[in-house]
Amino acid sequence: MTSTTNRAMSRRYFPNIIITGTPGCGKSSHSESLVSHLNQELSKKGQEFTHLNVSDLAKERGCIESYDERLDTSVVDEDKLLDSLEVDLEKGGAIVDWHCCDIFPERLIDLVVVLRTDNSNLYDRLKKRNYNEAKLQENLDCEIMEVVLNDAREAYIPEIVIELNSNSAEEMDDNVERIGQWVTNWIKDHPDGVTNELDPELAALAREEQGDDEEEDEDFEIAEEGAYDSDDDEEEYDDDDKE
Ligand SMILES: Nc1ncnc2c1ncn2[C@@H]1O[C@H](COP(=O)(O)OP(=O)(O)OP(=O)(O)O)[C@@H](O)[C@H]1O
Repeated sequence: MTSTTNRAMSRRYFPNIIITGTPGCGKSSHSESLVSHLNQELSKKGQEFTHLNVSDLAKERGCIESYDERLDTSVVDEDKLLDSLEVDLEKGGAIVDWHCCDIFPERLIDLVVVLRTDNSNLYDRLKKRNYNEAKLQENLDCEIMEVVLNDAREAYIPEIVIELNSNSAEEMDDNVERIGQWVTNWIKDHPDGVTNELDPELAALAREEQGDDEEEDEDFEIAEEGAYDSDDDEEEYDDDDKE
């Protein structure tokens, strides 16, 4: 069987969920609690939900490309990271924990949860981590400007992006319960799983667009040739210019 055939048959039977938000909003706490809740409730046929802490995985898998001294943070090679994480996402049941959400292909993501925290709470949490002033301010600004929420809304269809408050332990418990219920419904609604491939209609559309682009390129070449032939016009212009 060719690898193309394998890919064409690739399906996931558990959904992939991104838990995102400004650093300190509670992504790791939510992800750990959610994975343990889901695995107690739903673990079956040897498949489990897995917490993918992307910052840790980027280091473990050699995907750090540089270091930002001012913000005291590592800069990730996103292409390399994505290549590595695609394998995990194709299995399904990934709870992806990262402050960036827009690098993952839509075809592999079923739900994006953006956690939101009031600035006074966030300030206290980040202060406890001894963040330097630049890093602290950058993160607080990011939360006020809703940077992560806007990135999520730009990258994914609105139906799969939800915003949840993460200010207290009670809110976290409610969120985990709510996401757990969503997962149960998703599994019921998708008894045959979902494809990891691009939707066939979208794939056909993409192929059509690619064909159009190639035709346009040809037209463009022809037009360019035409332009190249019209030396006279150029000279006329030059002459006019001189006058
Ligand atoms: N809903 C919440 N209520 C109260 N405390 C919380 C809540 N969520 C997180 N915390 C606390 O805030 C701190 C930061 O949480 P956590 O590490 O989960 O955030 P994070 O978003 O994963 O951060 P980072 O992006 O830096 O990894 C922890 O001390 C955690 O216990």
